[in-house]
Amino acid sequence: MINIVLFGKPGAGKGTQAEFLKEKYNLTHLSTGDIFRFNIKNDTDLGKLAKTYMDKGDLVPDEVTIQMLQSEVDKNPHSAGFLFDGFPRTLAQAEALDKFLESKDQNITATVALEADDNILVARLLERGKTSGRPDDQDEEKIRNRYDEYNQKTAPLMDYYKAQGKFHSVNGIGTILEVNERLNQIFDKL
Ligand SMILES: Nc1ncnc2c1ncn2[C@@H]1O[C@H](COP(=O)(O)OP(=O)(O)O)[C@@H](O)[C@H]1O
Repeated sequence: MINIVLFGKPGAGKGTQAEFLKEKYNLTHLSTGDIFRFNIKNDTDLGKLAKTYMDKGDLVPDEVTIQMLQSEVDKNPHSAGFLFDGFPRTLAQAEALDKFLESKDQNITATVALEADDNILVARLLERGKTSGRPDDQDEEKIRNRYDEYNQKTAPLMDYYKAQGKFHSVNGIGTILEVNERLNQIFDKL
C-alpha cells in the first residue's frame, strides 16, 4: 500500500496531475478542496461552514478538515492506497494524519511537491477563474491571501517531511505530460 501527499501552491496543477496518478497507480484520490466544494454545492452544514473560509481564501479550521478527511479515508476500507491532494496543509493536520494512519498500521510513503513560480501561478488561477466559477479564483487579493496562507502554514510542512526523509519535488512548469512524466519517475521508484 502506498500513501502519497501531493503538495503545491494553489494553481500548481495538483488536481490535474492527480487524475493521471490515481489511474496509473490505482490510488484513491482525496482532494479536500473538491470535497469541500461538493459539500458547498449540496448545501450541507459542512459546506456552509467551509464556504465562509474558502470564499476569503482562508483555510478551513483544522478540527473540521481533519475529521472530514478521516471519514473519507474510512469510506474506502479496501483502497490500495491514497493520494492526498490539498491535505495536510498545516502542521496539526500532518501530525493528525500520521497518527491516524499509524492507528491503521499504515504510514505516508512519500510527499511530492509541484514547484512553480508565484507569478506564473497567479496568472494561471486568474485564467481558471474565468471558467471555474470559483469565487476564490476570481480576485487577485483572495489569491494572494491563499499564497500567504500557504507560505505561513503549509510551506513549513516540507521540513516536517524532509526530516522524515519523505520529501521529493518536481518542476511544475512545462506541459501537463512533461510534468506527469517527472512525477511518474518518482512514483516508479517508491
Ligand atoms: N487541508 C485543508 N485545510 C484547510 N482548508 C482547506 C484544506 N484543503 C482545502 N481547504 C480550503 O479549500 C480551498 C481550496 O482548496 P483547493 O481546491 O485545494 O485549492 P487550491 O490549492 O487551488 O487553493 C482552500 O483555499 C481552503 O479554504
